This record gives sequence, C-alpha cells and structure tokens, in this order.
Amino acid sequence: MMTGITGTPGTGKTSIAAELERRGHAVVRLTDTVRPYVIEEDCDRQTLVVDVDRWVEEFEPLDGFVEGHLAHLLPCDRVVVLRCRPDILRKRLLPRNYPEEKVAENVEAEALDVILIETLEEHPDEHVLEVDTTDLSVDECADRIGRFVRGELPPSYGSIDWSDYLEVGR
Ligand SMILES: Nc1ncnc2c1ncn2[C@@H]1O[C@H](COP(=O)(O)OP(=O)(O)OP(=O)(O)O)[C@@H](O)[C@H]1O
Repeated sequence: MMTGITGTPGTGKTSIAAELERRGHAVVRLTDTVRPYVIEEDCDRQTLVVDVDRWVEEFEPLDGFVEGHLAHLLPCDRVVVLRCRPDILRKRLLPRNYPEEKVAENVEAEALDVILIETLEEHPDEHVLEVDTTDLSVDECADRIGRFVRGELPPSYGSIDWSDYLEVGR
C-alpha cells in the first residue's frame, strides 16, 4: 500500500516521514525523485518548477510512504494531509530565511485549505486523513498515521477552519 504524506511546506512532512522511516517503514522523498523533471528554477521564490504530469506518469509505486507537497497527485492508496495553524506555521517557516512573499504565500495557502482541496479532487473521502500537527509531537503524528494505515483509525478531514487566520499570511 502506498501512502502519500502531503501538506503545505512547514507542516511537518519531512520530520514525520523521518520518524516513520526510523520505525521501519519504507519512505520515498519527492525531492529525491523530481530532479529529472525540473523545467526551471525560480530563484526569486526559491522554488523548482516541475513537469508534474510526466513525473506522476513515470513514478514507480511502492509499499510505504511518499513524502512531499505533491504526494497527493500520485495514485496513492491513502493520503495523509498534514496541517498546521497559520500563525504557528509562520513561526516554523521564519528560520528558513525564505523571501517574505514565499512565507506569506504558504501561510495563506494553509489558511485556505489548498492542499486538502487538491487532495479531495484526486482521492475518495475514505482514503484521506487530515492530521493537525499544531499541538502534537512528531511521535504522536507518526502514531496516528501508523494507526490509519493499519486501519485502526478511520479516515477523517474537514474539522479545520482557519479562515480567521487569513490575515496572518500578510
Ligand atoms: N507535530 C509536528 N510534526 C512535524 N513537525 C513538527 C511538529 N511540531 C513541530 N514541528 C516542527 O515543524 C517543522 C516542520 O518542518 P519540516 O521540514 O518537517 O516540514 P515539511 O512539511 O517537510 O516542509 P517542506 O515541504 O518545506 O520540506 C520542524 O522544525 C519540526 O521540528
């Protein structure tokens, strides 16, 4: 079974995937797979522009976790959408020295549920788990994801409304 771990940058995909790997799961990081599909580098936004269609088409499925903010575009059997309250997400992104525009863009996308909406366009409700990492530890998030893939925790999403935090993006 292939499980995608997706979410806005800073929601914790890398940290949680590392913990899942430590627990013995196979993990593929999308940053390690997109290199051959990069069309251009947007230096101003410190972002790679990827030929997503070709990358999805040629992606080799695996039994384990796929981590990255495009993971929900793959034909995953399950998708975990990591979330983080926008004011805390801003704090997590600040040490990265991203341009302010990029921080604001990500914080706003999180407040608007962009990745969750994209995920639900690609996957049936019963395959999706939303995990709010704001007040959880990495360990607790990994536990929750482990229970979801074992079928012990039912799918769920939609309890988050961060529209009040929209101004945090600016
Ligand atoms: N419950 C949590 N789960 C994951 N990360 C957390 C949690 N609480 C705090 N953090 C912190 O938030 C940050 C998340 O960064 P991380 O690189 O894992 O995010 P990411 O979603 O992989 O970002 P990117 O898409 O840019 O790679 C880390 O500094 C981590 O220590």
